[in-house]
Amino acid sequence: MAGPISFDDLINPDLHPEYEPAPIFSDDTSFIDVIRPEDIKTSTLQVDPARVPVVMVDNLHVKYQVYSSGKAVGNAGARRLLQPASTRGIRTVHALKGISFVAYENESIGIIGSNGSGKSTLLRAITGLTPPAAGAVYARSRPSLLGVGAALIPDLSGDKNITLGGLALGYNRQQVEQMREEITKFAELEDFIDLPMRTYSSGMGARLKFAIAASKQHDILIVDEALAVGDAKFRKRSEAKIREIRESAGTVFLVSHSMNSIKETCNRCIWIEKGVQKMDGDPETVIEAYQKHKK
Ligand SMILES: Nc1ncnc2c1ncn2[C@@H]1O[C@H](COP(=O)(O)OP(=O)(O)OP(=O)(O)O)[C@@H](O)[C@H]1O
Repeated sequence: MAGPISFDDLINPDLHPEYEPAPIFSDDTSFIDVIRPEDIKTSTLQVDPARVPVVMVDNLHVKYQVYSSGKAVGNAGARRLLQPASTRGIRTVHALKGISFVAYENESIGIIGSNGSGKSTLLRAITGLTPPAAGAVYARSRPSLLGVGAALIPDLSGDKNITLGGLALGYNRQQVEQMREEITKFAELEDFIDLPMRTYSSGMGARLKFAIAASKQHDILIVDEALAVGDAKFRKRSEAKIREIRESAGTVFLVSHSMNSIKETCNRCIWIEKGVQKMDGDPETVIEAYQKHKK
């Protein structure tokens, strides 16, 4: 019967089901061709006909339901569920309240805002991990969340995790072999690659995750604070890598609390506050307004 779990058993694509946002149906730049005609009635999006849209976020609302106790809905006992909702203490957190924008090719968009303003929620919705309560997200291809963290296993060596991460990104074994050395070198882990990942410092682990994820040519890349990890030298190199991805026709979204990272990596910035879109424009202007607001 079932023997010990082998390395191959761990690589089961069914364990990582991926949801895809509604596709943009054509690369054509006209508005009619990129949004389904039935959506136009409710859409307020303005698409620049001279540019190629890659992601469109249309009046996006996201809500979470939590018990006042802090437990996620769904974990409670049946007795509690039999009580009417009003006495159960279920609270709805309206995390995003009508976010709309069109992201184009070659854009690198920084998302900024105070703690709890909805930045990670926006990225999760763009990736398809969190469904919209209202509105929609359209994307030209499946957005990839930088970070293959979920696919990696701390008890395995860095080397084996490169295989795991590479396969999770959709490479075959032969392609992983070709990339192995480069990933190890980029992560600066040549001397540690045979050790279990759990023995790595948090910076070393983060470098490995970044190196694996950045090895793939992404069309739409989503980075959540990845640049905040690692030391200054690695941060510089990861910023350069993000610029490289952007230049090769991809679109990058970056959430960061580091305004310097945003200024160095992004050519557009969206500021969200308490789930509301406050500003969308060039990073210098938006960051200045945000910093004024924080004072
Ligand atoms: N899984 C969840 N269940 C319930 N509420 C959630 C969940 N995730 C986020 N929230 C709530 O949604 C709001 C937005 O959270 P989010 O993590 O998107 O903010 P953020 O801007 O990324 O914050 P930070 O800068 O602190 O990382 C917050 O009020 C948060 O408490």
